[in-house]
Formats: sequence, C-alpha cells, structure tokens
Amino acid sequence: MRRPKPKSKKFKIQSRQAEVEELELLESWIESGKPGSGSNPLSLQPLPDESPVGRLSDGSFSRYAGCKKFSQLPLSKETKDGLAAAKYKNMTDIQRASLPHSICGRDILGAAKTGSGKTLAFVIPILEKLYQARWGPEDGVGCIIMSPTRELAGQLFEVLKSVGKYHGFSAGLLIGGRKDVDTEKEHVNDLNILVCTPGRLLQHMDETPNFDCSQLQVLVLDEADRILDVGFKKALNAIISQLPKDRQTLLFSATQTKSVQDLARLSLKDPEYLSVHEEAETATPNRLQQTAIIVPLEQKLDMLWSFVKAHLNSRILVFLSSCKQVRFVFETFKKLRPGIPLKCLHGRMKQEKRMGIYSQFCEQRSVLFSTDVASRGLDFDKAVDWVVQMDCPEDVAAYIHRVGRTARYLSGGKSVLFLLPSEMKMLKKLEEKKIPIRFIKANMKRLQPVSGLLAALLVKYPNLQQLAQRAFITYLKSINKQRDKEVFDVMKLPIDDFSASLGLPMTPKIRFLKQKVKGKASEELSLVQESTVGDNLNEDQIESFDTGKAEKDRVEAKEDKFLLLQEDTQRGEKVTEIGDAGPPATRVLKKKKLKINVHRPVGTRVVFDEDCNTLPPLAKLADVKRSADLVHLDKDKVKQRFADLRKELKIVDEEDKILDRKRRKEKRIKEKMKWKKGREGEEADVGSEVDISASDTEESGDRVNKKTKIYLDSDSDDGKRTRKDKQGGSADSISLAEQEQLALKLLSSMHS
Ligand SMILES: Nc1ncnc2c1ncn2[C@@H]1O[C@H](COP(=O)(O)OP(=O)(O)OP(=O)(O)O)[C@@H](O)[C@H]1O
Repeated sequence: MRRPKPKSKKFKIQSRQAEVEELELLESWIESGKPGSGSNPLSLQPLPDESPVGRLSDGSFSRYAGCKKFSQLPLSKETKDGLAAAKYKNMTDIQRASLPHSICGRDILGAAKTGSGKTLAFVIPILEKLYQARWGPEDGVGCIIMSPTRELAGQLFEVLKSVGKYHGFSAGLLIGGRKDVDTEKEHVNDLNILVCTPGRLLQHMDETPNFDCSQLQVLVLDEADRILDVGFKKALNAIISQLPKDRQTLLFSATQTKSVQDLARLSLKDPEYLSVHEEAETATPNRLQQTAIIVPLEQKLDMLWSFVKAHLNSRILVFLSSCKQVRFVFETFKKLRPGIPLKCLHGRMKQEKRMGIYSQFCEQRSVLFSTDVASRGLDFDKAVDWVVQMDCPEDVAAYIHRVGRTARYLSGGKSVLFLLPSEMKMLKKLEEKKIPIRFIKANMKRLQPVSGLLAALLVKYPNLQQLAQRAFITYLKSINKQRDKEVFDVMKLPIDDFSASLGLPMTPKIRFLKQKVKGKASEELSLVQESTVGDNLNEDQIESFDTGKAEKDRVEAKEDKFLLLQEDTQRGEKVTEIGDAGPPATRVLKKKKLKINVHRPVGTRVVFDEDCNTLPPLAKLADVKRSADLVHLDKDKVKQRFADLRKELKIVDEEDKILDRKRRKEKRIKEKMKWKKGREGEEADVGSEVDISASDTEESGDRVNKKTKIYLDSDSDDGKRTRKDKQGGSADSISLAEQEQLALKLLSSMHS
C-alpha cells in the first residue's frame, strides 16, 4: 500500500544545500546512534527499515557500510521484497561499498570489475530515492538511467522491472530503432523512470511536446566513461543542459573516468569515488582465464575456423572490428557449416533483429560474431564460455569490457586474444594494467585452412566477393584510424596475403597505402591520417579492384574515379568526394589521397578518331572531370554532378552516332555509284551476261547479293534520301521498281 503523499511538493524537491545538510544530519545520526533534531523532514522520518545493523549496534557508519546482506540495509520493504524475489541476498563488493552512500543521496563514481553487480548498485538507490520522496504517477520523470547501447538499456530495464516490481512506479524503455516513437511521445511524461539511450532521450527532449525533466531526482550513467566519450559528447551535453542541477548523479563503469572535465560537465558535487577493486591484483574477474596468441593476419580466419570447429559445444562470442567484418565472417562461415549455430550482431541491423539475436544467443549454444556493440554491460543469461577477440581491441578498456562478457559474478570463463606480430605491444599494455594474460603459441599443425574454400565460395556467390572486399577495406581502415600507433601500424600488414586469405582473387587497392609505400608527399599523408582519425569515411571511396593491369595513365585514373563514384551513387551510398570546379580547401584536397583508381571494366566503349586512332576513353569529359576534381561535397551536389556528366555522355554518344551514320551513307553512295556504272556496262553488252556469270560465278553471286543488300539497306536506313532522289528525278538515279527488276534479272541469270 502506498504511503500518503505529502501536501507540499517542496518536501521532495529539496535544494542541493538542504540535501547536503540532511545527509550530514543523517550521518551524524547514524554515527551517534540517535535521531537528529534537525528540522529537515526527511531526517525526522524514521528510515523505512528497522534493521538493527543500520541503527542499533555501535551505530558507526563503517559498520553500516560493512553490511553483507541486502536485508541489513535500511531499504524499503518493496525493494527488499523485489530483491528477495529475484533471489538477491548477499551484496557484492560494489553494492556494499556504494549503497550506504547512494541511498543517502550522494553522487557516486563507482568502479568495479565486469560482472560484479554494478546494476543493482544504482537500481536500488533510485527506487529508494523515489520511494522516500513518495513519487507518484503525476510527478513525472524522477529518474533517468542512460546506457550507451540499446541492448544494455533493455537489460537494465529488465533488472529494474524485476527488483522494482513491488513499487508502484512507472518505467519506460526509450531506445532508438523502435518504430513506436509516437506512442512513446504520448506516454513519456507519465513515466517515473526512464531507461534510455542518449539519442532517444534527446529525441524526446527535442520533439515531444511538454516533455519535462525539471523534477529529475537521480541521473544514472551506466558505462559512464563510454557515455562521456566523444561519440556521445554532443548528445550528452544537450541532455545535461536540460536537466536540473539539483539532482543525485550516479556513474558506474568497470573502467571509470576520473576526468575532472567530465565530472564538471555533469555538475557532480563531492562525488564518492568508490573503486572497489583498485587494490586487487587483477583488473579482470578472478575466474577468467585469459590467453593471447600470435596469429598472422592471413591466418586469422583459419585460426577462427579451427577454433570454432574445436569448440562445437561451447557458447562463443567473437569480437571483430567492424560491421562488414562481422557480416563477411558470418556469411561465409554459415555457408561452410561448421556444425554449430552461427549468429551475428552489429549496429546496422534492425532493432527487433538485434534484440532477437541477443535473446537467442542467451538461450542457445552458438557462436555470435559481433562488433563492440556487445562489448559493454551485457550479461548473457547463460554463461558465455569463450570470448574470442579476433581483432585487437582499440585499448585496454575495450579489452576489459570485451572479456567481461564471460566470467560474470561467480561463474568462470575463458578468453583468447588474436594478436598480429605487429600488435605485440598490446600485450605489454595489458600487463601494465594488471591483466593476467597468458601468452601461448598456436599449434599450427591443427590449423584448418579455410582460405581455399572461401575463394571457391566467392566465385560461386558474387555478393560474398563484395562483402570480402568491404571487409578487407574496413579492416585496413580501422587499423589506420586507431589512435594508438604503437600498437597499430597498417604499413606492417601483409596486405596481399590478407586479401588472399579472404578468398579474394586480387588485392583491392587502397591509394593511401600505395602512397605510404612510395613515401611520397609525406607531409600530405600525415594530414590525410589526421583527417581520417575518428572520421567515418565512406570505405567505398577508397576501394577499387585491381584487374591486374599495371599500366594506367592519368586519364584512365580520372575515368576510373568517375566510374567508382558513379557506382557509389547508384548504390545510394554516401559519397563525400568529387565536386564542382573551384579551388578546394587545402585539408579537403588531402583527402584526394585516399581515393584509389578503378581499372576500366571489361566492355568499356573504345572511341576512335577520324583517322581510326583510339581516343582515351571519355576524353571529351576530361575537362569536365578535371573541373570536378575532388572537393568535399554533399550527396545532392554529387548526384547533380553525375546527372551533368551523364548528359555529357549522352551528347558524346549522339555525336558518335551521327558521325557513324554519315560515314555509312557516304560508303553506300560510293558503292551505289559503282554498281550503277557496272549495270550500265551490262546493259550495253547483253551477250556478256552469261559470260560474266560463267567466268566468275561465285564472285558475281557475291556481288549481286552485296548489291541487293546495299539496296535494301539504303532503302531502310535512308529512305528519305531515296525518296528525295526519286522525287528529284535525277538523271543518274533509277526507280525502285527498276532496281528490283534488275536484281531479279541478275539472280535468274545466275540460277540459269
Ligand atoms: N548481489 C548479487 N547476488 C547475486 N547475483 C548478483 C548480485 N548482484 C549482481 N548479480 C548478478 O551478477 C551478474 C552481473 O551483474 P551486473 O550485470 O550488474 O554486472 P556489472 O558489474 O554491471 O557488469 P559490467 O561491468 O559488465 O556491466 C548478473 O547476472 C546479476 O544478476
């Protein structure tokens, strides 16, 4: 039953100052073991629970913090019942350390190993806060829990529902990719607790009429360092600017931020930094067995395949660096049928599918290929046996979160990290951060090569070839983009072998690599690198397929670029280069270096000049294209540019046709004239008719056929001219009937 609500709203919306005073009173009360005499209503309220440990022992705060069971904490009966129903009895380290502070309303910076129960460490205090404030449906949004990914938000929502089921609060899950945003808009103001991703929350703040967070009591950032990262910076700043500053803020992560700037952004006030495993020997769960293995780039797929085949009874989570990598490995392995269900998860999938895959993987023993979308926070219901990092994580924090998907809470788990010989420095970095990782050598004898099979698959399924090319490009791009240049060096990669290992018949070319190799324009190159770090370039811009022809001239290069860009727009993909005439900005011009050339595809039309010399393809467009040279443009402009270029092409085609027709006409006229002269000769000497045919039957037959054909051609192709000639009644011309008669005569003479 709900307790009666206080009449004045002032009661629950206290100023920060009042809250601090209240906490001081509460603390002094706990310390002295006597209720404070302050006038703050909350301090006079008996705590909801009469737990002897919280109040009646020696009353010390540390003893209060030393409680081991939830039942010992001064929590509401509803929360306790919820915890008991979900079978949570004993607190984990982070819960024991943080709850005594957080339920008193303090800001918390909580850090603890993965799988150590940080979720409850913030779910409990928000329930308690709203409970203490007697929050009701009409009070609107009282708490916001933010998560960097949709899947994690969904998982947090489930925990909240299970632990908070005896409370009367309303809660909603607001995540991107869901179509029912309009329904959400109708109800969002009635919700007390929002579990959301930053993007969706901001969308509601921007679009939902009367969306109101002004009464917010608690803000929680799960995976706080990730949400405070550059990727969410704009969204988060916009959100924070719309939230009241007088609130409690709880930040949790296994790799917590201590950046003063971050804390200032969130207006944290005297936060409690609680890093429960800081002194621990390892930064990762104790039950996690971690190994690293050197795998040359060209053997990674062989190694992964061999690993999967050797662990058919395990639940395996494989991390790759990009969506395209994930898709390629998933699609090809699926066709090769390893003998275990395969699944994939990445950010470009539809939300329902993502959620479906997530729950299927929880239920079924399978292999899940995933990007880092699954690297943080996810608590797969049934333990993941293996975490395989096929591609090296970008830093130690990413490593910790990835391996943290296994060995959660009390369960064990194993992980393996594939390292390229050039990435060995990562091992040192991991060890420096107290990650106990065992370096092992792969047993190459047991390796099952798969590249040959992939090559065959790529021939059979052209779409796989495209996927392979894209996977190739994105991988190299991802390495090139990495900030840690000590570990990641794209120049050290065996590019051709890597391409072959994906089953590609030839190595797609990447201009930026080529230039690096040549060592030309090193200054420009550094600018390219600068501009590509953290920049989501369209990978199709820099990919091409090497047809094996080595020689390319400048014109071809330009044409190729044109063709490539045309392909891109036809596919409707993002094109960020090419543009109008005019001097491009220096920095943008450097991006030109990322472009690569596509060889002219087979079947490209060859144009001849009047002397029958071949013209460079699209020479007429050279000027146009020159002017279109590489400035950063938006998609519409690029489309417009292509429309113009296509028009130009049409004009060129028309001109060619006219020229061709003219030549053919002239030829026909010449032959006709010749034929007429011959006929005159025949008419003059009728007796020679038989002689001619007898002396050179074949030739004459040919000639007749030819003549007949020419006649028919000329009639059909150039009917107008024939009619005109007929009308003109030229002395040289003969009528159609005459010509037919003549042809028949010649034919009958041949037969006879
Ligand atoms: N007090 C507890 N008693 C029993 N199980 C618990 C307790 N607290 C949490 N757990 C369980 O431990 C697992 C991990 O919890 P949780 O997801 O909160 O970890 P986490 O620290 O947030 O991990 P990550 O850093 O990966 O986000 C969950 O399955 C959860 O149900």
